[in-house]
Amino acid sequence: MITFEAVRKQFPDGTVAVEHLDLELPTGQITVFVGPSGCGKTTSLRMINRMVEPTAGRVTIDGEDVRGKDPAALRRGIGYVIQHAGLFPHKTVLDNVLTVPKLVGRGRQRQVALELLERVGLPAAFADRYPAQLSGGQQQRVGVARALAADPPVMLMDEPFSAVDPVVRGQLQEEFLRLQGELGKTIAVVTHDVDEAITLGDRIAVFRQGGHLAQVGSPRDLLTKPADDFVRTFVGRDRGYRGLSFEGLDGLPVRPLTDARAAQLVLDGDGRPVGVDGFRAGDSLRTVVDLALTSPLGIAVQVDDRGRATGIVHHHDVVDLLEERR
Ligand SMILES: Nc1ncnc2c1ncn2[C@@H]1O[C@H](COP(=O)(O)OP(=O)(O)OP(=O)(O)O)[C@@H](O)[C@H]1O
Repeated sequence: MITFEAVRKQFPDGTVAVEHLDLELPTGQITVFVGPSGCGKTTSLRMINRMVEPTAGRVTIDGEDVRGKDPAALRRGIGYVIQHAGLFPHKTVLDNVLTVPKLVGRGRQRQVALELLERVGLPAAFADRYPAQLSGGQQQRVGVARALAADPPVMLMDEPFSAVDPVVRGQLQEEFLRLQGELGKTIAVVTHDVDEAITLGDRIAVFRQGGHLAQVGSPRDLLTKPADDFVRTFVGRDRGYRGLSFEGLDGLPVRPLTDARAAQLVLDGDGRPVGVDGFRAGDSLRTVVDLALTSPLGIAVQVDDRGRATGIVHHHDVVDLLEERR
């Protein structure tokens, strides 16, 4: 667990970047720092690995004040990923990744680095290229591989996926979450993008101007119970719709396949719907809303684990359920 206890940071020019920050980053989870530009997210992140020192208060990792640790030793246990990846331009991809294992004197270095590249989705053929020969998304992958190279328990990521287009960003986020599912590291991510915060965060800390923490909670908390107008506005007007991602399907009437509206539904020989995606019992209400409202038939199709149609939901039943829950 990483904790900020009454942390304040005032720079020598008088700027107060962070004001009385109390925050816990649970072990093995992703905590996202989100907020408008200049509200102290990066400064807070950098106080974890002592790139910035607090003016007051303390930052601890597993109960130990980071100021009691040698900065170089501290940083070996903390991976750091920044926007644009921050790769060494004159080193190959492999050497970029190897920079860190060399620091910790790890054996089998080349093999480890190649495995890491593969883990982040880069084939070995990329190992001998230079950063300029990679796309932005590929560079970010190398940055993540480098940060993981020393197998640090803690990762700090500052706008890690901002420099790439939305499609690539979505892929990187998805792959990153899959990787985290295997690795279970304690991760702090800075972003100004609410969607990214909701996608990545187990916990989200919303910062406001002046380095104040406006709210901390799960994505669901922020969407359904914003603490004040600032959070409500920042999280956005479509938060009600986004919040449906966290709502289940209790009370949704599923009608049998004999229903008149199912007449136009085409099923293959195994009973799977053709040309439309189905939803499963454990899916979110948002999935069903999306399917029902975009379907030309005005229905969402429920399927079982093998993808076979088991029932349908009318779009007006979905809308009625939304009304009921308001
Ligand atoms: N070394 C410094 N000296 C003086 N002021 C600084 C310094 N570093 C940051 N600041 C100021 O502290 C405030 C917080 O900066 P910080 O970079 O932490 O914000 P941020 O929320 O990460 O913003 P962004 O999303 O734009 O990166 C800003 O007003 C910034 O100008």
